Amino acid sequence: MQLLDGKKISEDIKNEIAEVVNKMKANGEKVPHLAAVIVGNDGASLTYVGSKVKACERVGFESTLVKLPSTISELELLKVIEGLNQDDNIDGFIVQLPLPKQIDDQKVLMAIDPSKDVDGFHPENFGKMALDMTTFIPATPFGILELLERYNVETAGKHTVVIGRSHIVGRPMSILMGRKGFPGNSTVTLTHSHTKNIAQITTQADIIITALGVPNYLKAEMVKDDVVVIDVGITRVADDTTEKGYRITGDVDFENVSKKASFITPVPGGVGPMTIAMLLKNTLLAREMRKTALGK
Ligand SMILES: Nc1nc(=O)c2c([nH]1)NC[C@@H]1CN(c3ccc(C(=O)N[C@@H](CCC(=O)O)C(=O)O)cc3)C=[N+]21
Repeated sequence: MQLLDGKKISEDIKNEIAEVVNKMKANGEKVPHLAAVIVGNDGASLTYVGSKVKACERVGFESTLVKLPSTISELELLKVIEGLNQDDNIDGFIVQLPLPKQIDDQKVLMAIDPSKDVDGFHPENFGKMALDMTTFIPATPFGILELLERYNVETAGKHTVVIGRSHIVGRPMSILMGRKGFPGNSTVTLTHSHTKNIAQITTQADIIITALGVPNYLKAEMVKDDVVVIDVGITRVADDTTEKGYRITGDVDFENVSKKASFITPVPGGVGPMTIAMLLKNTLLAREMRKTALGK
């Protein structure tokens, strides 16, 4: 069994990005600037956004955190987004999900200028992704592709089973694994809450990507020998024995599934850190595209 070490690979990627940024600085060029909008005080969301800001500092990007109260109206949030769209200093921004219930996610994502949509959630970018055009690939799926690529995991002709059809992970992942090229050329099955007899499908899988948020969902009996397992789940489980009072658990019964797997991602230290590294990569791409478009 080989661990797909997202922590290590994400560090490699951040070092590569930092090198590019150093060259930009040496040439007197503008460095990439990422903004993150967070609405409300959800603990996990604050942790992720905090990691994103820290990662920006680490690679030499500029970053701006826009903190808004959970009571904000949809119209006010749309105004903030318009401000970021118009701000020539900002190369890319994200609006952290989930949003409070008075706000329509789709309206918000549609309001983001596609050229600044480093999350890749705008329908224009999602469409480009599905049509193999150059665009921002959502950071979590992008991170999974990067892990498969850097560990040279064979995907062509393999049966990939994706569990979960979220717009952020499962749906794009199912498209990306079936695209031409590497990593891709896979035969994909997208499963979800209405799927019948899921174990019959997962035991046929060469590659399983779980994005459910249900701790210990994928058991050893549900996989075949030498399976490749990508665990996107991250659930906080209360644990008094830890300093923070909780620990992070994935969707996979790691202890038992890892005994059968050829490659497997740990949680934490797998897909999560890759997500952040790929957001930085998208922000670098956004800066390079803006430089071409604006001439500065
Ligand atoms: N617009 C938007 N874009 C996102 O990309 C987005 C989002 N909203 N909302 C929430 C999810 C979740 N997400 C994570 C990022 C990093 C870790 C991460 O680094 N996890 C660490 C553990 C972190 C911890 O201790 O909690 C690990 O797996 O090793 C996890 C989850 C991005 N998301």
